[in-house]
Amino acid sequence: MSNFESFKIFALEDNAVFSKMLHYILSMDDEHEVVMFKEGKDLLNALDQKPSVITIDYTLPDMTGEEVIQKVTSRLPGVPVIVISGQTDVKTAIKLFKYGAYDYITKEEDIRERLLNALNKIKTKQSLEEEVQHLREELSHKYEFDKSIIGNSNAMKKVFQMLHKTVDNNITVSITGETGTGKEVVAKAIHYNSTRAKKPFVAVNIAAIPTPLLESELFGHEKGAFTGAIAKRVGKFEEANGGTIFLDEIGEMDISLQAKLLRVIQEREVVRIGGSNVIKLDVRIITATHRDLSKEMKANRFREDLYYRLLGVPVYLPPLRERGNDVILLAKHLLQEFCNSNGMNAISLSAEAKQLLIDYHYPGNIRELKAIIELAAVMCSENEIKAEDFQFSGSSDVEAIMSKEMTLKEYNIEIIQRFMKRYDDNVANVAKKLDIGKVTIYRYLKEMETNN
Ligand SMILES: Nc1ncnc2c1ncn2[C@@H]1O[C@H](COP(=O)(O)OP(=O)(O)OP(=O)(O)O)[C@@H](O)[C@H]1O
Repeated sequence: MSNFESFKIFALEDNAVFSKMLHYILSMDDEHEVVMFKEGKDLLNALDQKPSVITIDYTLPDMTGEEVIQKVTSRLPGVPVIVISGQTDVKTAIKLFKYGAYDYITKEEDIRERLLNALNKIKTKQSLEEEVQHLREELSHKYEFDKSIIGNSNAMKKVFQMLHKTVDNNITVSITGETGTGKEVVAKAIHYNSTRAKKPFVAVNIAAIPTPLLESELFGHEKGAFTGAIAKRVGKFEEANGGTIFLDEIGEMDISLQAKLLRVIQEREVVRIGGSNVIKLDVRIITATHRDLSKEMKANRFREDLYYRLLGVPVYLPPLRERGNDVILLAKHLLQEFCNSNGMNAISLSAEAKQLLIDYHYPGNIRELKAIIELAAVMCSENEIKAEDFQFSGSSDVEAIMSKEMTLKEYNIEIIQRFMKRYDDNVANVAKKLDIGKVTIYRYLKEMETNN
């Protein structure tokens, strides 16, 4: 049962008449379970019953209001204490707030209204906190590695091995892979499986933000820092403090901003544009790019010092065409998700449909597979997707290979390489599909090795 369903109020009041009135006010709401106490020690002895809120009288026979507040807040931190007092002296109120009181209400005519108001605010805050907690738990389950990242191929097993190395520490992670291979999914999974899971995950797509705005987006600015800065802005690094920042498409960052980013990472602090306050940062950085950053570095488009700072644990996400039978696992998963979210009956895939999915080469990777599956789910009849329900926008795998000009031997090597990846390095399967002997495959593989 949540706190909100049984809202237990402990009220400490030694005056018999006032105690009766207080009990009446607090019990006006059926949701409230009210327990009255005459002495401070009785209330302290009952704290293990976990009240949702405590009201105390400032002047008590056996101890002072300060003493009770201190003892309650040290044993039950987070449980709000409302002080009800005959004194209207501001100094007393300030002192009690310092000791941890949540609110201070004087025994005046409008006490009923003020007390119920304070309780309502506490209930709203507590139910919001519960909701946030619940959503966070849901998110962390949603992003459990094997639930969010579907895949069982050898290529993906290597990815999972790397991911498990990133969760118990704060090391920077650099994710590479073609578009649509799941870089953002992986970044979120790392965050929600790490000790930072309860703190923010902030994603910034560098390619989507015009260069002149990017600096203020990342580091923030003070009001009046430049023309158009009409209000203070908290930057993404500050927003992510305590959690993780995901810098997507890092390879698109302008070289001049790269220097500023390097400084922020090295100093672990940020100063908003136009400001002087130094803000300490405790942020884990995950980057992603579809580019080969080492090549960008050699071409002087990416700073060498920043490259090495950001490298951390490199995670390479293989393209979908190299994930073997994962295509079918993913297709079934995406199909089920689509049917569930649209209230449709379960849909299956015919044998020919599965073969077509395996044969296609997915230039747009999983994002493209998702679009293909969703369209087929709408087009199909009798709850089964058949080959003719698919619409592939790119050319076939064979056409893609044939578009290059190579020698026959090079074609053979390319074909064998592709089939090995597609069938998860299973030589027997590849031999069967290509209708050649296993020895021929081993011979080509050996040749590839010596050429590399
Ligand atoms: N292994 C996976 N299991 C399940 N769904 C996945 C997986 N990988 C990617 N997806 C899904 O594929 C889509 C594309 O993934 P995502 O946006 O993470 O790719 P990306 O590599 O970041 O793409 P881009 O480079 O274009 O930003 C999303 O809908 C995501 O949920």
